[in-house]
Amino acid sequence: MRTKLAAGNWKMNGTRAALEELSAMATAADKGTAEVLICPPATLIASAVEQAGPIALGGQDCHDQPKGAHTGDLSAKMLADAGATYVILGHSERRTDHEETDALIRNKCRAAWSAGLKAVVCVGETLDEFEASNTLDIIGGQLASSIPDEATGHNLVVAYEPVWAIGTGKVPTVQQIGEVHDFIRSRLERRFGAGVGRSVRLLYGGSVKAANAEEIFLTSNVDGALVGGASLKAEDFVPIIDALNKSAQ
Ligand SMILES: O=C(CO)COP(=O)(O)O
Repeated sequence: MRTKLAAGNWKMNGTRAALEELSAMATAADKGTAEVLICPPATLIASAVEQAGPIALGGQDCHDQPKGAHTGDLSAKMLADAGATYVILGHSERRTDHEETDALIRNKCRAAWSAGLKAVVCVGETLDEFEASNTLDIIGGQLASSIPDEATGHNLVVAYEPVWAIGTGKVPTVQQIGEVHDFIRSRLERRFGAGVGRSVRLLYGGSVKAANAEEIFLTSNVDGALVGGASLKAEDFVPIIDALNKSAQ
């Protein structure tokens, strides 16, 4: 059985005052079997460790090199040293804002694994690609090129985030979500073998909120969610954690 994962990506939101939200989230995380992960801005990771309790912490990106002259960047080891156990890689906002390529994301993945971090690799199609029915081709290409050969069920999580669903309130139908997650599962099984392919957790991300979480969590091959806006406040994120725990029963 794959452990369910409720992951929150705070993006560029939050100062130290936001850490108060973690206490209520930690109480919810304590109640069920699902793992809870919060990826706050990197500036907050070290100070979040205390309030986080059972909640795992993650970075939102890392450099592909272990150290060096890269002003403003953070290595995977620095994130781990601050208290992170996960890092999000290849988020569509990084792919767009920083022109990150699949090859760079693959190298970042290796860097994360060298530092002992688990990688949450994001894939997803744009609206144009979705409307042209190219979703599976795009996802297949991103999976093949962004994930290194050394993937295991322990070091890799894949998040399917349609770009057009992020922060828009638009969500694919559960049939569409199921189709893409089944496709990702089959590609992982084909490439890494059934053992690894079946043990990697697959998350859906894009406008997940309490109102739609339950049906998304009952969808084929969905092991949890990567949540943006609705992970910032405990009052929004706790019902999502609860829905995931319910789906695991
Ligand atoms: O990008 C996301 C998480 O990484 C999703 O963001 P929203 O939940 O705000 O749509």
